[in-house]
Amino acid sequence: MAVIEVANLRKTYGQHVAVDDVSFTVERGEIFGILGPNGAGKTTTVECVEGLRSVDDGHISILGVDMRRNADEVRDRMGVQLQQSQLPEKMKVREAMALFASFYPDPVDGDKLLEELGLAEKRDTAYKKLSGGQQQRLAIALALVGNPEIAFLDELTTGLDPQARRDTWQLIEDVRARGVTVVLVTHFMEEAERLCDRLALVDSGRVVAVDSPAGLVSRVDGGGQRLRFRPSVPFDDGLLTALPEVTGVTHTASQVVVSGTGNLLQVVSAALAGRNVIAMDLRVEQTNLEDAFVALTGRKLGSEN
Ligand SMILES: Nc1ncnc2c1ncn2[C@@H]1O[C@H](COP(=O)(O)OP(=O)(O)OP(=O)(O)O)[C@@H](O)[C@H]1O
Repeated sequence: MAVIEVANLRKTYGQHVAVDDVSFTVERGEIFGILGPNGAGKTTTVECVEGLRSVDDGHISILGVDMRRNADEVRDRMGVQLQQSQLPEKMKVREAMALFASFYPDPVDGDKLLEELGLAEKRDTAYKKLSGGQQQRLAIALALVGNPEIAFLDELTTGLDPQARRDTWQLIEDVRARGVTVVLVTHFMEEAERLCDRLALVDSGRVVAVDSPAGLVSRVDGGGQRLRFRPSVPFDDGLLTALPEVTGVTHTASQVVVSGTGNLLQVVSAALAGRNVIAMDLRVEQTNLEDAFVALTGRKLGSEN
């Protein structure tokens, strides 16, 4: 069952079209990602969906409620992550939790939640004294303290070190395990690939595709692998393109890149060996979301628009 339905959403800032005809649905219990480069319109999209921004056009419903008319009817059932700088620096963790709990009719036990998020010992610590990872965990706690059915998490792991990022991913999976639907905004391909059941790829205010990570990857060359190597001697591409497993052969300055599926490594190695070509510095790469994004938009996920 869809808990969020967005149809033909449009949002402009003056002359600038930040979100242009965006449509997607989010099913109950899934982690739904909104993935795109900086400035793609991800935050604007979720803030419109959350009812925090006015909308120029389109339809948004959450849990069956028309957000452009009756947003107040569902606010209690949504948890929205506060942007980092929005908490007063001197506010203590337990004070922030009590404040946020007071907004909701049926909050969860805040102390228990802090314990689950590994923040119990920080109850009396001021916000500004928390580490980046602890601030992010508090942001998750505040988004969940109201016992929401849907949690919106925006760029939750930006600025965290790799270990803190992985810990946060585990927390998000735990949130979903409680039955909460999660909408996750991110520009990290790896994060989306690891966490999301389905995701919308967003570029320049438009949704370019909505699918599971595997579904998006399979759109690129059948979702196969790539071999990258330096040949010891030149060879004719026909040697490899004749193989049924090979879908493409390209050359960079010193490297050959072979795309394909199935037992690519074995068949290519055998074909090269048959002509006494040694594949030096051989690397096997799996097609990933970055490749899907490049294939769909013609540019890299990491680049600014
Ligand atoms: N309040 C605003 N006034 C004017 N323009 C804005 C405003 N907020 C965002 N924009 C512009 O709208 C576009 C989309 O911004 P948005 O923050 O939604 O993108 P994003 O994908 O979330 O990017 P980021 O990952 O950098 O936050 C950008 O070009 C941005 O500069």
